[in-house]
Amino acid sequence: MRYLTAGESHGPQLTAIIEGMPSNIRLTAEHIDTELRRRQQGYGRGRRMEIESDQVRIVGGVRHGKTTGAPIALVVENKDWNHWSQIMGAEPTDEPIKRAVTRPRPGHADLNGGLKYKQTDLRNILERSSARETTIRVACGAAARSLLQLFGIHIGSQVLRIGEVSAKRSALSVEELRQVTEQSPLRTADKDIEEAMMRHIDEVKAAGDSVGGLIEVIAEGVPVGLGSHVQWDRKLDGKIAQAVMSIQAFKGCEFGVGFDAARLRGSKVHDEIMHDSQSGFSRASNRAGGFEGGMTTGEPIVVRAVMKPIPTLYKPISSVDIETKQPFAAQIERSDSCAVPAAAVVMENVIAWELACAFLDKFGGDSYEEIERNYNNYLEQIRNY
Ligand SMILES: Cc1cc2nc3c(=O)[nH]c(=O)nc-3n(C[C@H](O)[C@H](O)[C@H](O)COP(=O)(O)O)c2cc1C
Ligand SMILES: C=C(O[C@@H]1CC(C(=O)O)=C[C@@H](OP(=O)(O)O)[C@H]1O)C(=O)O
Repeated sequence: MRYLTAGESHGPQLTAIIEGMPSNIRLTAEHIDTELRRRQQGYGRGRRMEIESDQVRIVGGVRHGKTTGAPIALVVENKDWNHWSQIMGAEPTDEPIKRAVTRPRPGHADLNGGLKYKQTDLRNILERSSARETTIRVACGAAARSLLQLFGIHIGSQVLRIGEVSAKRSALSVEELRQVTEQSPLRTADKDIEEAMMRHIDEVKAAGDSVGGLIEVIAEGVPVGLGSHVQWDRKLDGKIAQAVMSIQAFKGCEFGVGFDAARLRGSKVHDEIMHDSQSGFSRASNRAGGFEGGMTTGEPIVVRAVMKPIPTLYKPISSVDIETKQPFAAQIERSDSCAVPAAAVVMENVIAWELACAFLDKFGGDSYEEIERNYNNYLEQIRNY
């Protein structure tokens, strides 16, 4: 399966085409909209989220709530377009560009993109580097989730840190985790720390600054053997890391004990193997976070990732105007002050996409029924191993 997206942050719409989704998978706009709504929530978001109320239009590949096997086309409209249609119009105009953006923000794609694409209006860079694009990626991830759910694969997340405030890691199941975190404005399962996290965001915002955090995503019900050890680009942990690192502002990711593996001894890092005639092979622990040799172990996948603080600051750090070449220090822009809870939903959905692709690589078929047969045969093979 693959997908491509197009569309600018303040353009008319975001668009995606998904190729390779099998037929007979139940897929509705309502299901996708649930994920879009989750992505829009969270404490610390800016005024843009008051303007948008994201809803998908499925304009290809689905009939009467089921996929047909044809490419799936998805559209999410930007409500903010109403305020930007003159500035962002696609048709040529003789009027000079009004309000060209010439002040690159440190930490955003503005300067590198302007230099690389030879753009003197940095809007031509920021419109596409903006995390508005994660809306349509979440829509694609939600479609992938429709497939995963049919095979009992479920994904949840929790926010473990906002700046200086860290939460206790909860060991709840994905279903329980989801119930608890959906009630939390920070998507944390640690109720004791929620208030402190919100206060921290308020303080940082009042100081004209921004803040990042740490997110954990868990996927349960993943069978053993997705991905492969035989070729570098078939290792599924590597593919998930790439997908996670492609989310705007994500700066690192780890599986299981992750970076702690650098200081721990082998006996505290590896997971002992057990066998039982009823349930077959299993592990005494899941320190590997669900991966060995680029393949799933059958244990839950546990991925954590770091989101850096938002680059657009109300009290900015120094930069240089690309037109005047003069330093400047004041740029007031509408912006999020913290988007970690929203990014947790993005992370869930980009991981869902990678899991669905790996699932189809292993059990591939053109229809749900064909995949189900392949999957059940494989489970039989594992039981008899
Ligand atoms: C959900 C989400 C919302 C974001 N909101 C903003 C924002 O309001 N202002 C901003 O400057 N950056 C925001 N970012 C981060 C930038 O898009 C990102 O830092 C930028 O594209 C540069 O990419 P890089 O940080 O990966 O290098 C957001 C990121 C995510 C995931
Ligand atoms: C629009 C979204 O996030 C945007 C991501 C973003 C950025 O620079 O990444 C900048 C802000 O956009 P604006 O400048 O229009 O306020 C955020 O609101 C969204 O998540 O849907």
